[in-house]
Amino acid sequence: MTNLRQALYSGIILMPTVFYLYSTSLITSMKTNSYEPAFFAAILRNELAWFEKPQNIVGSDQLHHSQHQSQLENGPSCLGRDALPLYRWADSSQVCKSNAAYSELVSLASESTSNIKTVASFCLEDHVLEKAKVSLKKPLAKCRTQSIKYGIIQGVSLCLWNIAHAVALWYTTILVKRGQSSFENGIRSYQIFSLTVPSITELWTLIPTVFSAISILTPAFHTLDRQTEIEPDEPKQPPRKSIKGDIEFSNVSFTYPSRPDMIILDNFNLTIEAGSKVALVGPSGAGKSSILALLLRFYDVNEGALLIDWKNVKSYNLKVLRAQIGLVQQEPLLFSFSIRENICYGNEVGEKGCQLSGGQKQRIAIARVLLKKPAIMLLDEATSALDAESERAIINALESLQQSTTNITVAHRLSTVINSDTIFVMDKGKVVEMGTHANLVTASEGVYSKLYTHQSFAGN
Ligand SMILES: Nc1ncnc2c1ncn2[C@@H]1O[C@H](COP(=O)(O)OP(=O)(O)OP(=O)(O)O)[C@@H](O)[C@H]1O
Repeated sequence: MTNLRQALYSGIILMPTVFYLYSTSLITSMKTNSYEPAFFAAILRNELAWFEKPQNIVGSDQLHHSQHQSQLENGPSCLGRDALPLYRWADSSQVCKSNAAYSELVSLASESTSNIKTVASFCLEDHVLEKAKVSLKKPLAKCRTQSIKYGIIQGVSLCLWNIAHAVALWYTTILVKRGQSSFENGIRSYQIFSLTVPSITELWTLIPTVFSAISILTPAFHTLDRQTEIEPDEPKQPPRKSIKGDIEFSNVSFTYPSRPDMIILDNFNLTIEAGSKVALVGPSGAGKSSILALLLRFYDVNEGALLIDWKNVKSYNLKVLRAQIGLVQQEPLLFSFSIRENICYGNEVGEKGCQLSGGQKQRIAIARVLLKKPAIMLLDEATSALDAESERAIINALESLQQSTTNITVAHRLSTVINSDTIFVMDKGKVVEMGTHANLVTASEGVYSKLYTHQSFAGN
């Protein structure tokens, strides 16, 4: 009879304890779920508010004001920093949601913060928030139900846990009274029970966190484990070996790995002599920038060969090759340091420079590449943000400074390229015309001459 009673008491103590442990872990994961949508909404609303209510900038704190002002003026680049929690949230949201609503929210949030100037200029703040609200509806409703459910569970479990305490203490006193246990042992057992269970509970609550961490880290490890097909340090080569700058595309076919069905270059041939100044012109999507990407070996050709100094690019050590190629793009990325520091950074790239105009950034980017003294200079719409006079001055300077450099200029504005030794006119991944400006404009039915006439007409 005593054994039966002991078993009954043990059950009364153990069952609420197990229930307490179980409900605590459920409540922890529920809390993570319900905070995230609300957190997301708050951040998104905050990001959009900067643009919606510039009059909110108050106070005499100069630094504070200038930060706000710079954010208002420069949008995405500055917001890149301030929107960080949003992206962190986006990462952590991978944890527990296979839910489509979450991925919809993440892309909406990323797009609207990185394109915040566009959102603001079209007065789309309310529209974005409305979209976010609609996407949030499902997860929020789910969380609300969960909150109520787990609130009840938590209340019951805490109540039972306290009952278990009371029963354990009461039963201890009975055992001591009956002489079935000494006072010391009774207190010891009760202490062990009341101290170890909360400790186990603490550990238990870590389990959802551990699972979250695993879910976050798994895709990160997948990314880290990806193997590049282009090995940057192979083959080993003395780092200072310089190249002359002869270039040949021989029967090259190329598709981007992400769009293997779309042929960008098909049996493409092009020869550029070392030290010559050539230009690639033609309609959008003709493949001009893709050619520059292949020269820098951002991608490898699918068929044919790309030769530099009559050697396949694949035979060069990638770092050595890239060290001798200078690239200036249409929208250069700079650091938010001084102009001097930006230029001295040589071949490094940052994300700031947001206090400068597009033309100023381009000039710094050109100076930065010139310091590199490249054997091949790639200018991809590099002077598009400059006025005609500054552009001419820079092109003249480039031509006089870089006598021995192979220059490849991609430009839509034909005035940029009229002095080129050879102009290659591209269309749909092929060279359709080539020659000097003087030759090409005389072919009245030619693509180049039509483009030139159109631009001259538009300029008048
Ligand atoms: N990373 C990429 N992944 C998939 N397709 C791409 C990628 N970059 C460009 N393309 C596609 O390749 C084609 C050629 O693009 P490319 O940028 O080389 O043309 P472009 O002549 O330089 O055009 P633009 O003058 O407008 O800059 C386009 O149809 C474009 O959509």
